[in-house]
Amino acid sequence: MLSVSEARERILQGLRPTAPEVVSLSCGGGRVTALPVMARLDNPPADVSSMDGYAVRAADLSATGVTLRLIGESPAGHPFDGTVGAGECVRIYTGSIVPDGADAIVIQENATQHDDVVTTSQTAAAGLYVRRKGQDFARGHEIIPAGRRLDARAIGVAAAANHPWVTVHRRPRVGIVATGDELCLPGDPIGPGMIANSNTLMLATLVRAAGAEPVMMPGARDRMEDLLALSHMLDGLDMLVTIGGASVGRYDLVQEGLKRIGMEPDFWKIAMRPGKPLMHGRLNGMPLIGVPGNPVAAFVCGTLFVVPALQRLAGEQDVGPEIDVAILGEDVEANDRRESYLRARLQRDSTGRLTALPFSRQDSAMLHLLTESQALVIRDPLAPAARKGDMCRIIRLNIR
Ligand SMILES: Nc1nc2c(c(=O)[nH]1)N[C@H]1C(S)=C(S)[C@@H](COP(=O)(O)OP(=O)(O)OC[C@H]3O[C@@H](n4cnc5c(N)ncnc54)[C@H](O)[C@@H]3O)O[C@H]1N2
Ligand code: MOO
Repeated sequence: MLSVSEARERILQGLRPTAPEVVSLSCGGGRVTALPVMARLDNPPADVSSMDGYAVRAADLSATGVTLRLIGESPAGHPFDGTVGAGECVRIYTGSIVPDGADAIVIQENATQHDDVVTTSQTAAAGLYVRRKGQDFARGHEIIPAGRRLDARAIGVAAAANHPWVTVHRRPRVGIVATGDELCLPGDPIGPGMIANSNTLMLATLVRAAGAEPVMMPGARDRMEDLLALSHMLDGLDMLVTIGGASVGRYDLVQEGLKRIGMEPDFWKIAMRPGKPLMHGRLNGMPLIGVPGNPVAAFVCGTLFVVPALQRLAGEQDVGPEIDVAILGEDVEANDRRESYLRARLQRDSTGRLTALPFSRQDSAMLHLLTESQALVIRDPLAPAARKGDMCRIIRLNIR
Protein backbone atom coordinates (compact mmCIF):
# COMPACT_ATOMS: atom_id res chain seq x y z
CA MET A 1 0.00 0.00 0.00
CA LEU A 2 1.14 3.55 -0.75
CA SER A 3 2.33 5.73 2.10
CA VAL A 4 0.48 8.93 2.93
CA SER A 5 3.31 11.07 1.56
CA GLU A 6 3.51 9.10 -1.71
CA ALA A 7 -0.26 9.41 -2.11
CA ARG A 8 -0.08 13.18 -1.53
CA GLU A 9 2.76 13.50 -4.03
CA ARG A 10 0.81 11.59 -6.67
CA ILE A 11 -2.32 13.65 -6.12
CA LEU A 12 -0.43 16.95 -6.23
CA GLN A 13 1.83 16.23 -9.16
CA GLY A 14 0.51 17.47 -12.47
CA LEU A 15 -2.23 19.69 -11.00
CA ARG A 16 -2.42 22.84 -13.11
CA PRO A 17 -3.60 26.10 -11.55
CA THR A 18 -6.86 27.57 -12.83
CA ALA A 19 -6.79 30.52 -15.23
CA PRO A 20 -6.11 34.05 -13.93
CA GLU A 21 -8.85 36.64 -13.52
CA VAL A 22 -8.84 40.24 -12.37
CA VAL A 23 -10.93 41.03 -9.27
CA SER A 24 -11.47 44.10 -7.16
CA LEU A 25 -9.03 44.22 -4.26
CA SER A 26 -12.04 44.46 -1.94
CA CYS A 27 -12.99 40.92 -3.07
CA GLY A 28 -9.42 39.59 -3.15
CA GLY A 29 -9.24 38.20 0.42
CA GLY A 30 -8.62 34.44 0.36
CA ARG A 31 -7.72 34.41 -3.34
CA VAL A 32 -4.30 33.37 -4.68
CA THR A 33 -2.21 35.78 -6.74
CA ALA A 34 -1.58 34.72 -10.34
CA LEU A 35 0.87 37.59 -10.88
CA PRO A 36 3.20 39.27 -8.43
CA VAL A 37 1.94 42.56 -7.01
CA MET A 38 4.42 45.38 -7.67
CA ALA A 39 4.43 48.64 -5.72
CA ARG A 40 2.95 51.51 -7.76
CA LEU A 41 4.51 54.11 -5.45
CA ASP A 42 7.05 54.65 -2.70
CA ASN A 43 5.80 54.10 0.84
CA PRO A 44 6.05 56.50 2.52
CA PRO A 45 5.85 58.74 -0.54
CA ALA A 46 8.32 61.24 0.98
CA ASP A 47 10.21 61.68 4.27
CA VAL A 48 7.46 61.95 6.90
CA SER A 49 7.31 62.52 10.62
CA SER A 50 6.60 59.59 12.93
CA MET A 51 5.55 61.90 15.80
CA ASP A 52 3.58 65.06 16.57
CA GLY A 53 5.95 67.96 17.22
CA TYR A 54 8.24 70.35 15.35
CA ALA A 55 10.34 69.79 12.22
CA VAL A 56 13.79 71.19 12.90
CA ARG A 57 17.34 71.28 11.56
CA ALA A 58 19.38 68.86 13.70
CA ALA A 59 22.37 71.20 13.40
CA ASP A 60 20.39 73.77 15.45
CA LEU A 61 19.80 71.26 18.26
CA SER A 62 23.25 70.28 19.47
CA ALA A 63 22.27 71.65 22.90
CA THR A 64 19.04 71.84 24.90
CA GLY A 65 17.12 75.02 25.61
CA VAL A 66 17.39 76.28 22.01
CA THR A 67 14.85 78.85 20.84
CA LEU A 68 13.50 78.48 17.30
CA ARG A 69 11.16 80.61 15.19
CA LEU A 70 7.94 78.90 14.09
CA ILE A 71 7.39 79.66 10.37
CA GLY A 72 4.35 77.50 9.59
CA GLU A 73 2.76 74.10 9.90
CA SER A 74 2.62 70.87 7.86
CA PRO A 75 -0.65 69.06 8.63
CA ALA A 76 -1.20 65.61 7.07
CA GLY A 77 -2.41 66.05 3.49
CA HIS A 78 -1.23 69.71 3.33
CA PRO A 79 2.56 69.80 3.07
CA PHE A 80 4.39 73.02 4.05
CA ASP A 81 5.85 74.34 0.82
CA GLY A 82 8.59 76.61 2.21
CA THR A 83 12.07 75.75 3.48
CA VAL A 84 13.15 75.57 7.11
CA GLY A 85 16.19 77.81 7.55
CA ALA A 86 18.73 78.03 10.38
CA GLY A 87 16.99 78.82 13.68
CA GLU A 88 13.54 77.98 12.28
CA CYS A 89 11.00 75.19 12.77
CA VAL A 90 7.61 74.04 11.42
CA ARG A 91 4.71 72.51 13.40
CA ILE A 92 4.32 68.91 12.21
CA TYR A 93 2.07 65.88 12.88
CA THR A 94 2.44 62.11 12.62
CA GLY A 95 2.51 61.15 8.93
CA SER A 96 3.04 64.74 7.67
CA ILE A 97 5.75 65.43 5.11
CA VAL A 98 8.98 66.79 6.60
CA PRO A 99 9.54 70.18 4.95
CA ASP A 100 12.66 71.01 2.94
CA GLY A 101 15.53 72.09 5.14
CA ALA A 102 14.33 70.11 8.20
CA ASP A 103 15.90 66.74 8.99
CA ALA A 104 14.66 65.83 12.48
CA ILE A 105 11.57 66.09 14.68
CA VAL A 106 11.35 67.37 18.24
CA ILE A 107 8.32 65.78 19.91
CA GLN A 108 5.85 68.26 21.34
CA GLU A 109 6.39 66.90 24.87
CA ASN A 110 9.96 68.28 24.63
CA ALA A 111 9.05 71.75 23.38
CA THR A 112 7.11 74.79 24.60
CA GLN A 113 5.50 77.22 22.21
CA HIS A 114 4.60 80.88 22.84
CA ASP A 115 3.20 82.51 19.71
CA ASP A 116 5.89 81.91 17.09
CA VAL A 117 8.69 81.06 19.52
CA VAL A 118 9.45 77.40 20.26
CA THR A 119 11.90 76.44 23.02
CA THR A 120 13.20 72.87 22.92
CA SER A 121 14.36 70.74 25.83
CA GLN A 122 16.15 68.02 23.86
CA THR A 123 18.99 67.63 21.40
CA ALA A 124 18.32 65.93 18.04
CA ALA A 125 20.42 63.97 15.57
CA ALA A 126 19.55 64.06 11.85
CA GLY A 127 16.83 61.53 11.08
CA LEU A 128 15.26 61.52 14.56
CA TYR A 129 11.56 60.54 14.22
CA VAL A 130 11.78 60.75 10.41
CA ARG A 131 10.41 57.88 8.28
CA ARG A 132 12.46 57.84 5.10
CA LYS A 133 10.81 57.94 1.68
CA GLY A 134 10.34 54.33 0.45
CA GLN A 135 11.55 52.74 3.71
CA ASP A 136 8.56 50.36 3.75
CA PHE A 137 8.68 49.63 0.01
CA ALA A 138 9.85 51.43 -3.10
CA ARG A 139 7.98 51.90 -6.37
CA GLY A 140 8.49 48.89 -8.68
CA HIS A 141 9.36 46.45 -5.89
CA GLU A 142 7.57 43.11 -5.63
CA ILE A 143 5.49 43.35 -2.48
CA ILE A 144 3.51 40.10 -2.92
CA PRO A 145 4.82 37.16 -4.97
CA ALA A 146 2.67 35.12 -7.36
CA GLY A 147 1.14 32.07 -5.70
CA ARG A 148 0.42 33.75 -2.35
CA ARG A 149 -3.00 33.50 -0.71
CA LEU A 150 -4.15 37.02 0.09
CA ASP A 151 -4.82 37.49 3.78
CA ALA A 152 -5.72 40.73 5.53
CA ARG A 153 -2.07 41.81 5.67
CA ALA A 154 -1.51 41.20 1.97
CA ILE A 155 -4.72 43.08 1.08
CA GLY A 156 -3.47 45.94 3.26
CA VAL A 157 -0.07 46.15 1.59
CA ALA A 158 -1.61 45.93 -1.91
CA ALA A 159 -3.96 48.79 -1.01
CA ALA A 160 -1.02 50.80 0.41
CA ALA A 161 0.76 50.21 -2.90
CA ASN A 162 -2.28 51.82 -4.62
CA HIS A 163 -3.80 48.78 -6.32
CA PRO A 164 -7.60 48.78 -6.83
CA TRP A 165 -7.47 45.40 -8.62
CA VAL A 166 -5.54 42.18 -8.21
CA THR A 167 -4.93 39.28 -10.61
CA VAL A 168 -5.79 35.97 -8.98
CA HIS A 169 -6.52 32.40 -10.03
CA ARG A 170 -10.17 31.52 -10.56
CA ARG A 171 -11.60 29.67 -7.58
CA PRO A 172 -11.40 25.92 -8.36
CA ARG A 173 -14.85 24.34 -8.75
CA VAL A 174 -15.15 21.00 -7.01
CA GLY A 175 -17.99 18.59 -7.65
CA ILE A 176 -18.94 16.57 -4.56
CA VAL A 177 -20.88 13.33 -5.04
CA ALA A 178 -22.01 11.17 -2.16
CA THR A 179 -22.77 7.54 -2.95
CA GLY A 180 -25.06 5.16 -1.13
CA ASP A 181 -28.73 4.15 -0.99
CA GLU A 182 -28.87 4.89 2.74
CA LEU A 183 -28.35 8.63 2.46
CA CYS A 184 -31.04 11.26 3.13
CA LEU A 185 -30.70 15.00 3.11
CA PRO A 186 -30.29 16.43 6.61
CA GLY A 187 -33.81 17.22 7.85
CA ASP A 188 -35.54 14.57 5.72
CA PRO A 189 -37.63 11.91 7.46
CA ILE A 190 -35.15 9.10 8.19
CA GLY A 191 -36.58 5.69 7.24
CA PRO A 192 -35.31 2.33 8.55
CA GLY A 193 -31.68 1.75 7.59
CA MET A 194 -31.27 5.31 6.35
CA ILE A 195 -28.87 7.97 7.69
CA ALA A 196 -28.47 11.70 7.21
CA ASN A 197 -25.75 12.63 4.74
CA SER A 198 -23.21 14.52 6.85
CA ASN A 199 -20.22 14.21 4.57
CA THR A 200 -21.36 16.30 1.63
CA LEU A 201 -21.99 19.43 3.68
CA MET A 202 -18.89 18.82 5.81
CA LEU A 203 -16.66 18.55 2.74
CA ALA A 204 -18.40 21.47 1.04
CA THR A 205 -17.58 23.58 4.09
CA LEU A 206 -13.97 22.42 4.02
CA VAL A 207 -13.77 23.19 0.30
CA ARG A 208 -15.25 26.66 0.78
CA ALA A 209 -12.85 27.38 3.67
CA ALA A 210 -10.00 26.45 1.32
CA GLY A 211 -11.14 29.21 -1.06
CA ALA A 212 -12.71 26.89 -3.63
CA GLU A 213 -16.29 26.58 -4.84
CA PRO A 214 -18.14 23.38 -3.91
CA VAL A 215 -20.70 22.10 -6.40
CA MET A 216 -23.02 19.73 -4.60
CA MET A 217 -24.05 17.15 -7.16
CA PRO A 218 -27.03 14.80 -6.87
CA GLY A 219 -26.17 11.80 -4.70
CA ALA A 220 -25.52 8.56 -6.55
CA ARG A 221 -27.54 5.58 -5.35
CA ASP A 222 -25.86 2.18 -5.45
CA ARG A 223 -26.83 1.74 -9.10
CA MET A 224 -24.72 1.82 -12.19
CA GLU A 225 -27.02 4.27 -14.00
CA ASP A 226 -26.46 6.92 -11.31
CA LEU A 227 -22.70 6.62 -11.68
CA LEU A 228 -22.92 6.72 -15.48
CA ALA A 229 -25.12 9.84 -15.26
CA LEU A 230 -22.20 11.68 -13.65
CA SER A 231 -20.62 11.99 -17.09
CA HIS A 232 -23.24 14.64 -17.97
CA MET A 233 -22.49 16.75 -14.90
CA LEU A 234 -18.78 17.34 -15.19
CA ASP A 235 -18.71 20.49 -17.32
CA GLY A 236 -16.94 23.38 -15.66
CA LEU A 237 -15.48 21.30 -12.82
CA ASP A 238 -11.78 21.39 -11.93
CA MET A 239 -11.93 18.39 -9.60
CA LEU A 240 -14.38 15.68 -8.55
CA VAL A 241 -14.65 14.28 -5.04
CA THR A 242 -16.66 11.13 -4.52
CA ILE A 243 -17.66 10.01 -1.03
CA GLY A 244 -18.11 6.41 0.03
CA GLY A 245 -18.28 3.20 -1.89
CA ALA A 246 -14.49 3.14 -1.72
CA SER A 247 -13.93 0.00 0.35
CA VAL A 248 -14.43 -3.55 -0.83
CA GLY A 249 -18.23 -3.64 -0.50
CA ARG A 250 -19.38 -1.13 -3.08
CA TYR A 251 -16.02 -0.30 -4.50
CA ASP A 252 -16.32 -2.35 -7.64
CA LEU A 253 -19.55 -0.59 -8.56
CA VAL A 254 -18.21 2.91 -7.98
CA GLN A 255 -14.89 2.19 -9.64
CA GLU A 256 -16.55 0.32 -12.48
CA GLY A 257 -19.01 3.16 -13.07
CA LEU A 258 -16.29 5.80 -12.98
CA LYS A 259 -14.12 3.71 -15.31
CA ARG A 260 -16.98 3.37 -17.78
CA ILE A 261 -17.24 7.14 -17.99
CA GLY A 262 -13.51 7.46 -18.58
CA MET A 263 -11.72 7.36 -15.23
CA GLU A 264 -8.11 6.24 -15.37
CA PRO A 265 -7.38 4.91 -11.86
CA ASP A 266 -4.08 5.94 -10.28
CA PHE A 267 -4.21 4.29 -6.86
CA TRP A 268 -6.67 2.79 -4.42
CA LYS A 269 -5.97 2.08 -0.72
CA ILE A 270 -3.18 3.68 1.25
CA ALA A 271 -1.42 2.91 4.53
CA MET A 272 -3.44 5.32 6.62
CA ARG A 273 -5.96 5.24 9.47
CA PRO A 274 -8.60 6.50 9.02
CA GLY A 275 -8.69 6.77 5.26
CA LYS A 276 -7.39 3.44 4.01
CA PRO A 277 -9.73 3.12 1.00
CA LEU A 278 -8.68 6.46 -0.53
CA MET A 279 -8.96 6.43 -4.30
CA HIS A 280 -7.28 8.68 -6.88
CA GLY A 281 -7.57 8.89 -10.61
CA ARG A 282 -8.27 11.15 -13.56
CA LEU A 283 -11.58 11.53 -15.29
CA ASN A 284 -11.00 12.87 -18.80
CA GLY A 285 -7.90 14.58 -17.43
CA MET A 286 -9.72 16.02 -14.39
CA PRO A 287 -8.36 14.97 -10.97
CA LEU A 288 -10.69 12.73 -8.99
CA ILE A 289 -10.34 11.89 -5.31
CA GLY A 290 -12.57 9.24 -3.77
CA VAL A 291 -12.74 9.66 0.00
CA PRO A 292 -14.10 6.89 2.24
CA GLY A 293 -17.65 7.10 3.53
CA ASN A 294 -16.89 6.89 7.24
CA PRO A 295 -17.29 10.54 8.23
CA VAL A 296 -14.03 10.92 10.14
CA ALA A 297 -12.12 9.24 7.31
CA ALA A 298 -13.86 11.62 4.86
CA PHE A 299 -12.80 14.64 6.93
CA VAL A 300 -9.21 13.48 7.48
CA CYS A 301 -8.80 12.67 3.76
CA GLY A 302 -10.41 16.02 2.95
CA THR A 303 -7.84 17.77 5.15
CA LEU A 304 -4.82 15.80 3.98
CA PHE A 305 -5.56 15.39 0.28
CA VAL A 306 -8.54 17.40 -1.00
CA VAL A 307 -7.62 20.75 0.56
CA PRO A 308 -3.94 20.64 -0.53
CA ALA A 309 -5.05 19.65 -4.06
CA LEU A 310 -7.40 22.65 -4.12
CA GLN A 311 -4.65 24.93 -2.83
CA ARG A 312 -2.43 23.74 -5.68
CA LEU A 313 -5.26 24.13 -8.22
CA ALA A 314 -5.78 27.66 -6.92
CA GLY A 315 -2.12 28.35 -7.68
CA GLU A 316 -0.80 28.34 -4.12
CA GLN A 317 2.90 27.48 -3.75
CA ASP A 318 2.86 26.24 -0.16
CA VAL A 319 0.13 23.72 0.49
CA GLY A 320 -1.01 22.40 3.85
CA PRO A 321 -1.70 20.98 6.21
CA GLU A 322 0.77 22.63 8.52
CA ILE A 323 2.43 20.24 10.96
CA ASP A 324 3.07 21.51 14.50
CA VAL A 325 4.60 19.81 17.50
CA ALA A 326 3.12 19.19 20.93
CA ILE A 327 3.83 17.17 24.05
CA LEU A 328 1.86 13.96 24.47
CA GLY A 329 -0.46 14.23 27.44
CA GLU A 330 -1.19 10.45 27.49
CA ASP A 331 0.71 7.26 26.71
CA VAL A 332 -0.09 5.84 23.24
CA GLU A 333 0.29 2.29 21.98
CA ALA A 334 2.73 1.09 19.32
CA ASN A 335 1.35 1.64 15.82
CA ASP A 336 0.85 -0.89 13.02
CA ARG A 337 1.74 -0.33 9.34
CA ARG A 338 -0.84 2.41 8.76
CA GLU A 339 0.07 6.05 9.46
CA SER A 340 -2.52 7.03 12.06
CA TYR A 341 -4.29 10.31 12.69
CA LEU A 342 -5.64 10.32 16.25
CA ARG A 343 -8.31 12.78 17.32
CA ALA A 344 -7.00 14.68 20.32
CA ARG A 345 -7.78 17.55 22.64
CA LEU A 346 -5.15 20.30 22.98
CA GLN A 347 -4.31 21.95 26.28
CA ARG A 348 -1.52 24.12 27.65
CA ASP A 349 0.44 22.63 30.54
CA SER A 350 1.49 24.73 33.53
CA THR A 351 4.55 26.01 31.63
CA GLY A 352 2.47 26.98 28.58
CA ARG A 353 3.53 24.05 26.38
CA LEU A 354 0.96 22.67 23.97
CA THR A 355 -0.17 19.23 25.13
CA ALA A 356 -2.12 16.74 22.98
CA LEU A 357 -4.49 14.28 24.66
CA PRO A 358 -5.65 11.62 22.18
CA PHE A 359 -9.13 10.18 22.80
CA SER A 360 -9.12 6.54 23.82
CA ARG A 361 -11.80 5.70 21.20
CA GLN A 362 -10.90 6.41 17.60
CA ASP A 363 -13.72 4.74 15.61
CA SER A 364 -13.90 6.54 12.26
CA ALA A 365 -17.69 6.80 12.39
CA MET A 366 -17.58 8.95 15.56
CA LEU A 367 -18.01 12.42 14.16
CA HIS A 368 -18.92 14.05 17.44
CA LEU A 369 -15.49 13.18 18.87
CA LEU A 370 -13.98 14.96 15.89
CA THR A 371 -15.82 18.16 16.75
CA GLU A 372 -14.49 17.84 20.32
CA SER A 373 -10.92 17.55 18.99
CA GLN A 374 -8.57 20.43 18.42
CA ALA A 375 -5.87 18.38 16.72
CA LEU A 376 -4.94 15.17 14.96
CA VAL A 377 -1.88 13.45 16.43
CA ILE A 378 0.20 11.84 13.68
CA ARG A 379 1.61 8.39 14.42
CA ASP A 380 4.17 7.07 11.95
CA PRO A 381 3.76 3.56 10.55
CA LEU A 382 5.29 1.05 12.99
CA ALA A 383 6.01 3.79 15.57
CA PRO A 384 6.87 2.22 18.96
CA ALA A 385 4.70 2.98 21.99
CA ALA A 386 5.08 6.59 23.12
CA ARG A 387 4.93 7.93 26.66
CA LYS A 388 3.25 10.89 28.21
CA GLY A 389 5.75 13.76 27.89
CA ASP A 390 7.19 12.61 24.51
CA MET A 391 7.05 15.01 21.57
CA CYS A 392 4.47 14.32 18.86
CA ARG A 393 3.51 15.87 15.54
CA ILE A 394 0.04 17.34 15.21
CA ILE A 395 -2.28 19.00 12.71
CA ARG A 396 -4.33 21.70 14.39
CA LEU A 397 -8.02 21.60 13.57
CA ASN A 398 -9.37 24.76 15.14
CA ILE A 399 -8.51 26.75 12.03
CA ARG A 400 -10.98 24.89 9.79
N1 LIG B 1 -14.12 -5.95 4.51
C1 LIG B 1 -13.68 -4.69 4.62
N2 LIG B 1 -14.54 -3.76 5.05
C2 LIG B 1 -14.14 -2.49 5.16
C3 LIG B 1 -12.81 -2.14 4.87
C4 LIG B 1 -11.93 -3.12 4.39
O1 LIG B 1 -10.76 -2.88 4.09
N3 LIG B 1 -12.42 -4.40 4.27
N4 LIG B 1 -12.41 -0.85 5.05
C5 LIG B 1 -13.11 -0.12 6.09
C6 LIG B 1 -12.70 1.25 6.08
S1 LIG B 1 -11.12 1.56 6.63
C7 LIG B 1 -13.55 2.26 5.75
S2 LIG B 1 -13.05 3.89 5.97
C8 LIG B 1 -14.87 2.03 5.25
C9 LIG B 1 -15.07 2.90 4.02
O2 LIG B 1 -16.06 2.43 3.28
P1 LIG B 1 -16.62 3.11 1.96
O3 LIG B 1 -15.76 4.20 1.53
O4 LIG B 1 -16.91 2.04 0.99
O5 LIG B 1 -17.91 3.77 2.49
P2 LIG B 1 -19.36 3.20 2.57
O6 LIG B 1 -19.31 1.73 2.68
O7 LIG B 1 -20.12 3.82 1.50
O8 LIG B 1 -19.76 3.81 3.98
C10 LIG B 1 -19.05 3.55 5.14
C11 LIG B 1 -19.84 4.16 6.31
O9 LIG B 1 -19.96 5.55 6.14
C12 LIG B 1 -21.32 5.93 6.03
N5 LIG B 1 -21.43 6.99 5.02
C13 LIG B 1 -21.20 6.84 3.71
N6 LIG B 1 -21.43 8.02 3.08
C14 LIG B 1 -21.84 8.88 4.01
C15 LIG B 1 -22.24 10.24 3.99
N7 LIG B 1 -22.26 10.92 2.82
N8 LIG B 1 -22.60 10.85 5.13
C16 LIG B 1 -22.58 10.14 6.30
N9 LIG B 1 -22.19 8.84 6.40
C17 LIG B 1 -21.85 8.22 5.27
C18 LIG B 1 -22.03 4.71 5.59
O10 LIG B 1 -23.39 4.73 5.91
C19 LIG B 1 -21.28 3.61 6.35
O11 LIG B 1 -21.69 3.59 7.67
O12 LIG B 1 -15.06 0.69 4.93
C20 LIG B 1 -14.63 -0.22 5.96
N10 LIG B 1 -15.01 -1.54 5.61
O1 MOO C 1 -10.45 4.65 6.84
MO1 MOO C 1 -11.32 3.68 7.77
O2 MOO C 1 -12.15 4.98 8.50
O3 MOO C 1 -9.70 3.53 8.40
O4 MOO C 1 -11.83 2.95 9.26
